[in-house]
Amino acid sequence: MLLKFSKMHGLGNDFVVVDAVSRKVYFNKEQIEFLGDRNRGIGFDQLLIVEPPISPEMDFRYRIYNSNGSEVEHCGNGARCFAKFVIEKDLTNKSVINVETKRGQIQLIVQDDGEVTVDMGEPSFNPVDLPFDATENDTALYSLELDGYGPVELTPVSVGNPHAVIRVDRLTDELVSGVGPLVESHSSFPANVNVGFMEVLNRDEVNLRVYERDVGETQACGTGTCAAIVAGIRQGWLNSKVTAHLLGGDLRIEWHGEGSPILMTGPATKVFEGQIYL
Ligand SMILES: N[C@H](CCC[C@H](N)C(=O)O)C(=O)O
Repeated sequence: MLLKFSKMHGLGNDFVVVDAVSRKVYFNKEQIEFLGDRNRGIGFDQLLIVEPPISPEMDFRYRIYNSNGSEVEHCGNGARCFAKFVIEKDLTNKSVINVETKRGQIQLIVQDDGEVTVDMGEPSFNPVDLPFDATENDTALYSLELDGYGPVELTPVSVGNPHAVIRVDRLTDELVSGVGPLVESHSSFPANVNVGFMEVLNRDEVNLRVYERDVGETQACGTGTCAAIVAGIRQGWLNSKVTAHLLGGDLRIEWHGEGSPILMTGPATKVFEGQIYL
């Protein structure tokens, strides 16, 4: 099969995007791993598949796979690239696009300046929703015992996909590459977890690095940024509109507390069109 695709990124978090509206496609785990292989395939953090919606009032369905072939619930940077893709491919002429994902419904708003705002839905701090096997009940900060590091305090947040947010005084490579994988695959997270390291600069700005589930550290993580900011707002560390500085650039997050959706705004970039035989 000759597969046509777009190679895109959101602040360096990179994707292969496939149109499964014009022509139905299905990939098995081995094919996804091959496509995601940066030496033998194309290479990506996630594969995004654009499909027709199941419910008629939605515009599209959007499926997301990590480079190890596992399907995941949500991808924030991917959602912005999705919006640019469906417009560029003339799959829609709307600038407000309603999309079904594995976690539920999201809304994409393409701004006049080309940036995309995503209504990411509401977060959940209930450990059951990640899932996270919490030892304490209903506390904002949980302590996890890590071999070689001792207890690490974290906030579990679900943005549809699971996140563990760790506030740090200073971001270092050793912290991200040392603690990241230990938390990502910790037995307290039965479905594993994305791990965000947040350095609060002031009430309106943070530095953030994310060690993503199944992928490792990425240049940026949209859902990870949403998780970190809402955790910081809930802890009283941050205001309701925050700029997050990631390795790949800045994302703007807005959240007005429990019961309200998270709004994420940032860029989406198309790098090239390609085709590959599968
Ligand atoms: N690695 C994540 C999925 C991709 C999230 C990230 N790329 C984003 O922009 O939100 C997970 O396993 O839940």
